[in-house]
Amino acid sequence: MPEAVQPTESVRQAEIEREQRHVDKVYARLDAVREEAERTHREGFGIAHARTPGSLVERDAMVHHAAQRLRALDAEYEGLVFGRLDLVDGEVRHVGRLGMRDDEHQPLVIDWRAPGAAPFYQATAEQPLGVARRRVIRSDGPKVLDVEDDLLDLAGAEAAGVSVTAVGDGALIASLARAKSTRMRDIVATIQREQDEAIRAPAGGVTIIEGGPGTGKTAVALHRAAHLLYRDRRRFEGGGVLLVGPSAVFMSYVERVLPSLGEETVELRSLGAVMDGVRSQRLDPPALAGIKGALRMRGILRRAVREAPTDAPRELRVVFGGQVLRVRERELANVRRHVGGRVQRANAARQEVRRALLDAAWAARPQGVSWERARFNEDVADSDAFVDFVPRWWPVRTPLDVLASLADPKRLARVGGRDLSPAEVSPLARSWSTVREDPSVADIALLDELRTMLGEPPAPPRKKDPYLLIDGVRELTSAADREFASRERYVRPDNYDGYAHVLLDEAQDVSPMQWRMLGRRGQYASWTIVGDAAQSAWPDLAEARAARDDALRGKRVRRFHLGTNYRNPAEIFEFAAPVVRRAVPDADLPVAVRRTGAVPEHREVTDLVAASRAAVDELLAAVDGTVGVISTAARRPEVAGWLRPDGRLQVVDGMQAKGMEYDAVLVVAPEELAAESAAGVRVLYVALTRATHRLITVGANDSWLNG
Ligand SMILES: Nc1ncnc2c1ncn2[C@@H]1O[C@H](COP(=O)(O)OP(=O)(O)OP(=O)(O)O)[C@@H](O)[C@H]1O
Repeated sequence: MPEAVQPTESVRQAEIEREQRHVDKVYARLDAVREEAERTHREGFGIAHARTPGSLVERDAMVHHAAQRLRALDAEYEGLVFGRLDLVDGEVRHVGRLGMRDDEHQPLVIDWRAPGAAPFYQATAEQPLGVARRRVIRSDGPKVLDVEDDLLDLAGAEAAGVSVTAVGDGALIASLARAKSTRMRDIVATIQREQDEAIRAPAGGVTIIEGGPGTGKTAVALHRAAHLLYRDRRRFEGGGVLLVGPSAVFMSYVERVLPSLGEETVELRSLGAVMDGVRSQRLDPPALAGIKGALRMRGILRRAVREAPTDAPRELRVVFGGQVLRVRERELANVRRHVGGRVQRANAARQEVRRALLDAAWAARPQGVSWERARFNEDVADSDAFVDFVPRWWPVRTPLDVLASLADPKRLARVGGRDLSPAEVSPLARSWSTVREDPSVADIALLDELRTMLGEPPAPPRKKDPYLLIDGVRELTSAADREFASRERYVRPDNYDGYAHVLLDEAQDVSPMQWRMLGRRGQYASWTIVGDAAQSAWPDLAEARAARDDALRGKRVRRFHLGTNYRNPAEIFEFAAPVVRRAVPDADLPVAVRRTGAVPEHREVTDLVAASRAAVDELLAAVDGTVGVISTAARRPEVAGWLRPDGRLQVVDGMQAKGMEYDAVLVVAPEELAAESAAGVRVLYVALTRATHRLITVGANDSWLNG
């Protein structure tokens, strides 16, 4: 970077005041725009007095748009202007969370997603892209606190009359060093070039973003969603954007960092909530999750659908022409096999079933009778015995009915066939004995697979109309109702499969069966897929990759790589990296950019309880923000009992730690995490890379550290 002159304090103050004057103008304009939106909101309600159907529709549209505008303005209030570009031709651009113009339509601030803001993220000293100086403005609400400059083109700056006095020592490092809070940090002002390229990549096809821990993959994924909506709102809002990832992490980013991704534009779901009507956050133990996620489950489920329901009648008995006709168990099994082999969706097979049963009953007629077949069909099909038999023998089943039927180990062993070893049958059957009340995250993908095999059950009764009828006019009771009703237009059908974009975080942990569930929803979509194979908890990476390729159905793939770790200080990452390198020699290891001087410490102890308590006290005293305590899933409840989790102190297991970030981390018994499953070392690596400032590990030995 070109040499900049060190500023004096008065120069810094003068620059802050200069920015304050501009920021004041922007907030004054924001107030005026807000006022305008509020007026529209009020007037929208006024239109209702006319009480014609047309006026009600117009009112809803006005109320909806005004409310949306107000929400966007309120959401982006904090740090509205965060950057400034001085171009070599003398032009000045302020960059912010939304675009705003003054009364004369001159830009006061441009949206960070607009093409004009791209140089703010992409310009470097080697390629200044016409930028003399880039400035990051740090504020608290409308008050400017500080500015940080990068001088990118000294000669250009001199030519443009820009002061060559650069204030501060670089916005990124300043931002990372400041990070001490319970919140995810806001990166919009310090997005780096490699991240920006992934954020702004074209929308079509599949964009795969890979990078090691802390490289900003989640942050980039969310900013990419915001960018897509900005560039082509109509397409992405219309079709919808589905964002899948660990919901706790997403929620904290979205609520605090990217409020403009309101829930009405983007659907945020965790893997346990992708299917409508059921949801789960409970993870199975790794071995069980491994079986439930594997592709061999498909065959098992298909056979389970074809099995007779547990309480199906064993004989069909009908009367015709004074004769009792019996279709016995074995013939019924043949009918079931025959129909099961022909129909795609079991719940839609009633016609086929009726026909096949009539054929079987006809075949059971005594020899020598000369009945008319058409008459036989009509009479038997209308008989009480037949009408009663069909829905009991071939009932409409829900995915939960079928999965719960596999809680019977004998039935499971039968449908499992060669796809399940005898040792796998009983833990699986046991886990499904409570599936109706408490399905696991892995079960959700199985239920979704069953949903497609069974077909949708008959539609439930229509939703209650949110309007009330007042004087014959559909009316609402409160402003909140009105807003709710106007939002209803954006509600998509259950298990919607027409998303315009699917964005998937922590993709390395998606099982093959989960890829199938996601693939069904994204068949017409473009995709963004974010992950790091070295952090995968999935045992068979090759099968998962093949399932991913299947879900993407040959779409064109574009790849981006992020190589800088912004979360961990170098001391922490240097401690964690060798652990994973032994298990995954080609792990994608990023470079950590920050040093704090605090070296992580492993304590070999015999009294785990006392050592954990002491370490937690130390960490709580050392940092202002959150402390995460990470152990195996089996040990987590016990560890929570030793400590007193509260807002600042969280106790999680290795899988729950995915994507999370804490100021300080204590890993309890890392040797147990490493041994917990086939992918244990990779999960331990996740645990060791969650801290922004301090890391301590306590355990019985250091086998995991020294291989
Ligand atoms: N350009 C940036 N400027 C400032 N902070 C950044 C930047 N990029 C990332 N960060 C911060 O680094 C941390 C890690 O980011 P994020 O959680 O998105 O990484 P990740 O790659 O998803 O991590 P992991 O794979 O370990 O879960 C976050 O606190 C984020 O705000």
